Formats: sequence, C-alpha cells, structure tokens
Amino acid sequence: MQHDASDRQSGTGRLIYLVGPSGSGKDSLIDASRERLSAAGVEIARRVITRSAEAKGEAAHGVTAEQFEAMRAQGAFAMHWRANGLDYGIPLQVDQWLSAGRSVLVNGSRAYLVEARRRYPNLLAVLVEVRHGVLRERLLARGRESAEEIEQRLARNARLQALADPSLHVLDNSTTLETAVAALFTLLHDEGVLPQV
Ligand SMILES: Nc1ncnc2c1ncn2[C@@H]1O[C@H](COP(=O)(O)OP(=O)(O)O)[C@@H](O)[C@H]1O
Ligand SMILES: O=P(O)(O)OC[C@H]1O[C@H](OP(=O)(O)OP(=O)(O)O)[C@H](O)[C@@H]1O
Repeated sequence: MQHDASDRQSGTGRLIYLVGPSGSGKDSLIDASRERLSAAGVEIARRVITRSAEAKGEAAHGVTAEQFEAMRAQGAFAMHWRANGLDYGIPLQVDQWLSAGRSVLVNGSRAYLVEARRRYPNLLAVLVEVRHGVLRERLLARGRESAEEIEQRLARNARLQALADPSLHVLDNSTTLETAVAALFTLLHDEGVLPQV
C-alpha cells in the first residue's frame, strides 16, 4: 500500500522521533520509559536491524541482510536507513497507529531526520545527548562493538553534531536514567503529546 504525506498526517497521533549518537542511551531511555509510555497510550516501534539477535541490550528484531532486503522490497517499512554498517527499518505498522490517532515513539537516525520530517511534517524531534567524554565511556562499557567500530561511531557523531538541527528538543542523559525519563515526560506533556497533569 502506498502512503503519501497527507495519509501519514491524517490521524491525530504524533510521531516522536528520538535521535542521538550511538551510546547516548536511546534504547535505555526507551526501555526505562516503556511501561509509563504504554500506560499513557504511546506505542513504541520495534526496529528491524541487520544485527545478530544475540547482540546484547537490543529489543530490536534482528534479520539477515537478505531478509531485510526482502522486507524492504515488500514495502514492510515506513522508514529505513543505513548507518554504522547496518540496515535499520521502522515497520509500516507505525503509519497504522498514527492513522488511528495513536502517538508512536521511534528510535530514529539524525542523518535521516530531513527525510523523516518530509514524510511526517508534524513529528516531534528529540535529541538524547551526553556530555563530552561520556559517550566513549558508555560505548566501551556497553561492550557490544569492537574498538574500531566504537571509533567509527564517535567519528560519525563528530560529523553529525556539526549539522545540529535547531528544532531538536534536547534531553541530557549524562546523569541518571531517571533524570532523562523525567525530562522526556515533561517534554511530552509540554508539547501536548500527553495531557497536562
Ligand atoms: N543514564 C545512564 N547512566 C549510565 N549508563 C547509561 C545511562 N544511559 C545508558 N547507559 C548505558 O550506556 C550504554 C549505551 O546505552 P544504549 O541505550 O545502548 O545507547 P543507544 O541506544 O543510544 O546506542 C549502555 O551500556 C547503557 O546501559
Ligand atoms: O544517523 P545517526 O543519528 O547516527 O543514527 C544512525 C543509527 O544509529 C542509531 O542506532 P543505535 O544507537 O542503535 O546504534 P548502534 O547500532 O550503535 O546501537 C540510530 O538509531 C540510527 O539507527
């Protein structure tokens, strides 16, 4: 089924497009917010990634490159991109949720933000940031990537930081996850995604 921009905006649901460098804590923030988001009626998109299912700390659906290409060719993705040597896809189900008036949180890509905004003009772009130096520590502590892959992620971050988009709402995750979760919910209330309390 083909969708155009007006189809994607027809519901009242809001796309919450969460971005930030690899290692800034997007997955951790999503996991720590999952129950509260669900209770508030916000859906969380499950990413499809060409990363092995055994990879630590990942709630995504791991597929082979061939499976990903077959899914893409069948139109299974609302959005997809390639980064860090991996393919990432966001299931088409996101569009059904939005059309039904449900807000949806997506773990997105900064490099894909312009295209995401073209498709979903009303999206809420949220940037998870950490203080200088923390990123390297977090990536090393996560222990999922090799030293070379970590350096590539840090270099990608340095390139993408230079393109910072002023419309991004910044959430700091340099301290505790609880602080970042609280900041996310404050933002969702302030932006009208969730009712004011
Ligand atoms: N506020 C925090 N304090 C300490 N460690 C954190 C915090 N947030 C995330 N981490 C840790 O940092 C690493 C990277 O987090 P992750 O959620 O995988 O980042 P991303 O999804 O952005 O790549 C993980 O090991 C995670 O446990
Ligand atoms: O254009 P960028 O903003 O750099 O984003 C590129 C990709 O990296 C991030 O994934 P994730 O944090 O899961 O990366 P990882 O594979 O290193 O965990 C993000 O969710 C994107 O899918």
